[in-house]
Amino acid sequence: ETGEVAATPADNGAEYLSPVTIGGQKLNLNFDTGSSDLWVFSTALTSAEIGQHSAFNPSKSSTYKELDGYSFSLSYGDGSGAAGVVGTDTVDIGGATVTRQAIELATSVSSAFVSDADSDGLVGLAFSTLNSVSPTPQKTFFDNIMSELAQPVFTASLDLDGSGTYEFGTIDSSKFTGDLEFTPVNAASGFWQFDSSCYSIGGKTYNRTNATPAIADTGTSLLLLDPEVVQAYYSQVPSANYDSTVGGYTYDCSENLPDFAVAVGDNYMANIPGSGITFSPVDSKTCFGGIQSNSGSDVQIFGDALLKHHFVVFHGESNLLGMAAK
Ligand SMILES: Cc1nn(C)c(C)c1CC(=O)Nc1ccccn1
Repeated sequence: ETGEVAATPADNGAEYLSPVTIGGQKLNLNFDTGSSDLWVFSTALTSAEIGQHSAFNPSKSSTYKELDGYSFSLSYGDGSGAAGVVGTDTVDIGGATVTRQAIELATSVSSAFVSDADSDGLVGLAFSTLNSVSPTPQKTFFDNIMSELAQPVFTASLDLDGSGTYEFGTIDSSKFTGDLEFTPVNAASGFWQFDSSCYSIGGKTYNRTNATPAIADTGTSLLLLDPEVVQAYYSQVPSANYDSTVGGYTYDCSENLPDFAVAVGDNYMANIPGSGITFSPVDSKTCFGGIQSNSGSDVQIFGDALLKHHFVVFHGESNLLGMAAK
C-alpha cells in the first residue's frame, strides 16, 4: 500500500496543508513530524471558533466510534494548544487508509488555531510515545499503517511553489538529486531527533562542542537554532538586528545574504542558499529571517525554513532520517 497527497503552502509559507478524508469528510490538515496527535476542528466547537474551518461532524460519519471517557489535551512549544474528546474512524491519506485510527475532536482550541483559517487540525507524525490521549495514549497514523506500506517510510518534499507532496510507503527517487544520506534517529525522545554539531556560513565551516540535539519538525515554520549559531549568522549581515517588536532578527530586504548549512548527523550538511533565507517581509524594506533562536531550549528545531529545500525520508522501522538535495 502507498499514499500520496499534495502539501500546499498556506499563511504565506508558515505551514503546509494536505487533504485528509476522515469518515468520508475532507479536511485540510497540517502534517506535523514534531508531535504525535491527530486532532481536528469538530462541530462541538462554537461557530465563532469554527469560522471558515471545515469541522468534523461525528454524527455524520457512519464509521465513527466514540472512545468513551477518553480525552486529549495538547500544548505546543509556541504556546498554542487544543483539547477535547477521542474516537476512532477511517482515515484516508492519498489512498493509504487506516480503518480504526484514533481521531481527537477538539472541544477547545487556542486563539492561534482559530485565527489560522487554513488549518483544520494536525496529523502528528512523531513517535506515538508523545501522544497526549488519556487514559491510554493512541498510535499515530504512520504507526498504524506502517506494516501495510510497501516500505515502512514516509517522505516530505515541501515547496513554496505548491508542487510539494507527502508520500507514504515509497521513496520517489525522481523527487531528489544526488545522494540520499541516512542518519540514525534517537527515537527515545519521541521526536525525529539527531545530533547537529557543525554549521557553515558563506562556505566557512564551524564545529561546536556544546550543540543541543536537533529535531526534524514539519509543523514548525522556522529554523530555530542555538543562540550562538544565530548570532554568528546575523553578524555576517550588516543591517541585521534583533527586533523585539516582531520577536526575531530582521534586516534590509536588499541584503545579499550568505548561504547557511547545518549538520544532520555526521555525514550530511543541509544547505539553505542565501536567496532562500528570508521567511517574510516585515514592511516595504525590512525582512524577517527564517533562521531564528530556539531561545536556549534543549532542542534545535529544523522546521519548514530548512526542510523545504530538501527531500526528507522518515524511516519508521530502522529509525533513520534521510536527507537529499532537490
Ligand atoms: C518546541 C517549540 N518551541 N518553540 C518556541 C516553538 C515555536 C516550537 C515548535 C512548535 O511549537 N511547533 C508547533 C506549534 C504548533 C503546532 C505544531 N508545532
